[in-house]
Amino acid sequence: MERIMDHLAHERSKAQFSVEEMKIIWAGSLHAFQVSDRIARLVASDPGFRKDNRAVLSRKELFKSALRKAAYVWKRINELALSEEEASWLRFYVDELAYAYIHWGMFVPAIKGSATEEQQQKWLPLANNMQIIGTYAQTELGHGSNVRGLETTATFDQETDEFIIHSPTLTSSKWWPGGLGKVATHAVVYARLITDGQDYGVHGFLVQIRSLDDHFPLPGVTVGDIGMKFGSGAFNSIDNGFLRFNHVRIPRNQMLMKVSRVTRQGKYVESNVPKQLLYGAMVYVRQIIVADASIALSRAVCIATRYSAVRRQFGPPHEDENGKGVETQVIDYKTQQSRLFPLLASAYAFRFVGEWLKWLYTDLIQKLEANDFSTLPEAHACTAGLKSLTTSAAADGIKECWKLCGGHGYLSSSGLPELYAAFVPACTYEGDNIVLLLQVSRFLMKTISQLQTGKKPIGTTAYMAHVEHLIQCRCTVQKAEDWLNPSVILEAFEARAIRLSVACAENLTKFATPLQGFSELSPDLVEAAVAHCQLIVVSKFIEKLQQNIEGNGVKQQLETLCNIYCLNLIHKHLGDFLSTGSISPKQASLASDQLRSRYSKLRSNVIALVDAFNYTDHFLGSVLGRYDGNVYPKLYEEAWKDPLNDSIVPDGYHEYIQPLLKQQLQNARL
Ligand SMILES: CC/C=C\C/C=C\C/C=C\C/C=C\C=C\C(=O)SCCNC(=O)CCNC(=O)[C@H](O)C(C)(C)COP(=O)(O)OP(=O)(O)OC[C@H]1O[C@@H](n2cnc3c(N)ncnc32)[C@H](O)[C@@H]1OP(=O)(O)O
Ligand SMILES: Cc1cc2nc3c(=O)[nH]c(=O)nc-3n(C[C@H](O)[C@H](O)[C@H](O)COP(=O)(O)OP(=O)(O)OC[C@H]3O[C@@H](n4cnc5c(N)ncnc54)[C@H](O)[C@@H]3O)c2cc1C
Repeated sequence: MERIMDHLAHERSKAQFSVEEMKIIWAGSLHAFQVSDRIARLVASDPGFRKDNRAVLSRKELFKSALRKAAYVWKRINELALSEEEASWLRFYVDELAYAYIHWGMFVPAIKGSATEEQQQKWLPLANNMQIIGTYAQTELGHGSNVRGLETTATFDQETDEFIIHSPTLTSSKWWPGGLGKVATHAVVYARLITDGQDYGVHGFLVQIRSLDDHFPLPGVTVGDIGMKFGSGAFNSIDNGFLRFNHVRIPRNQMLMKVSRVTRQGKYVESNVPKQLLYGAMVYVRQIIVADASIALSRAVCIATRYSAVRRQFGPPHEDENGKGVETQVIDYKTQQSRLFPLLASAYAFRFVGEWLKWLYTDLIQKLEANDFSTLPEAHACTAGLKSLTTSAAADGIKECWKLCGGHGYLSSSGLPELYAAFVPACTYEGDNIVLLLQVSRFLMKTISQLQTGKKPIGTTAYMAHVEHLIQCRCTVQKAEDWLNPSVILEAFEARAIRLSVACAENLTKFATPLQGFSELSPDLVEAAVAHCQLIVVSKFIEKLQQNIEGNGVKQQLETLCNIYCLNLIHKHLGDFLSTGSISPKQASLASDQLRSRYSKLRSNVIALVDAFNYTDHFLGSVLGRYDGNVYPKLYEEAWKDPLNDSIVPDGYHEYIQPLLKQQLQNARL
């Protein structure tokens, strides 16, 4: 037991940088670090937030436990008079999916984004005080991705000054909204607006669905839970629901009217803001999900890294720091490093791009408030593309981390199966990842076509202004060290991205219609979008390194992580880089040499780099990822806690095992 604890202490002593300073870089600022650290400890020390029994709870118990915790969170927020920032950290560290995620994450933002000032004044205080609980009811049984295809109708009745909300078909049933099945009292419902016999497409409406007195569904409302989802624990603590309307009436002023409105006379009036603002809540949440991806991936990486330093298999016996013969730590296998270290680098890369995306979103909101809509298309493309890129990589990365932990990774007590099950739907919700990449490629094709008209590309597409240079340039790498030059890396990624996009744009002209071309070339368009999004992540990591980074050795570690992130992408997408001529086969081989050397450089720092995430054992929820590395005794202890071990002879022995054994005995006697 002692020896395992020694392993991590020894690992920590090898770090070549200040972990405390890195914690601040990871958190984003000293203030963010201090607040999140304080709230993380508060949650970890409160038995009311215990979560280690989640995997063995039945669906009903799990759901009730999530309700209890959500109510307790609200109680603590009020008792401690927490600020909005502290409250959101508290919800985050409690780490239990419940209706509150959708209420705060989507219902409230949808009202803020799509309701008029007057409507906000009426509804936000109720929502902010949790006097009403809301959900975001967009997706239907028949349509999720194709929002324009939604079927629920909201027909204006001029006589009564009301909208009639109706589900005309089975496929128009709302399906999936979180918190809807059993909890929400209200919903922002997306429905086709019909007035004067004309269909004006999908708009948002605020609809009460349950009584505030007895919680029964209101007349005309049919609502329930859609059933168990993948994995134990995970998303089963939340009531994703279905919802059907049978001519439910709501007052006209419950249409969210910032983007357009219907007058008392039933006239449809558009405002001066773009209709895409109706989708504003999705832009907001996608930006949050990018930050979420770095957190989910970093949790898994923290577990796999600590465990890989504790776990020993094979190898010529080494002498440990006490002079005793020991086997090889699995983290010292080059294959383990080549699977794990790029994930560690990705966690940092996603953290920084998430930070930048948050800035982009804040900037967008300020511009929108000043009636400047010019950056909306780019913000949509960036949030959609980065949501797709980071969630796909994080979901794959979590799965890889579980395999990196061998058999023990498959145990619930490793924390990895539940983390995977809880995170993998992020590849689907808030937009299927492929559908979102196709949005990015549409934006890229538009940007390329505008180059010919002399329009200067801005922001993340600014590199496209140098199209002629990037199409012709040759990578200058001659030796492995040249790959450490950020401008060399950047140019290789820019060349690959623009060459893939330009090839798509040229190929599109060969089809009879753009629609046909888009459909036929969609796999290529997706690759071009991925290349563009990876370039954004790479460039934001490089920009981060150009900032004033304080702390002993911190910048050097980040440089190594950035090198690993970029060189590993080159290695994984070599086909793209070679086929576009962005680098040569010889340069590819030098990139691999440099990547190997970066792994060796990082090795002694990896435990400290995951410590810098500052995750408590409570939040990690993993026996394998414990801070003290005391894995084996705790695994044994956890095994004893399984309900099957409550009795020595299992339930069912007398009915099913004993008769069998006895029968065999009789047969043998015969
Ligand atoms: C609560 C969360 C907090 C933290 C997360 C933590 C835990 C998570 C817990 C639970 C999960 C939470 C909630 C999940 C919620 C949901 O899933 S809600 C449902 C989300 N649904 C989608 O994302 C649907 C995806 N589909 C679409 O976005 C669109 O319909 C489409 C694919 C864009 C449609 O394409 P279409 O070709 O039909 O385009 P149009 O509708 O005609 O659009 C025209 C132009 O508008 C541009 N556009 C599209 N979307 C946006 C946008 N959001 N913002 C700005 N602009 C947009 C589009 O590009 C077109 O532009 P053009 O090319 O210039 O014409
Ligand atoms: C856990 C979870 C929580 C959710 N919470 C909510 C919520 O709170 N509120 C809400 O309204 N919704 C919610 N959703 C629904 C979610 O937003 C949708 O499931 C998502 O947008 C994907 O839509 P879909 O299910 O229609 O997938 P589909 O579009 O049917 O996707 C099926 C397949 O078709 C492919 N595909 C679809 N269109 C195209 C295309 N044009 N080109 C190429 N390929 C295509 C996709 O890539 C995918 O492989 C949730 C979903 C999940 C899983």
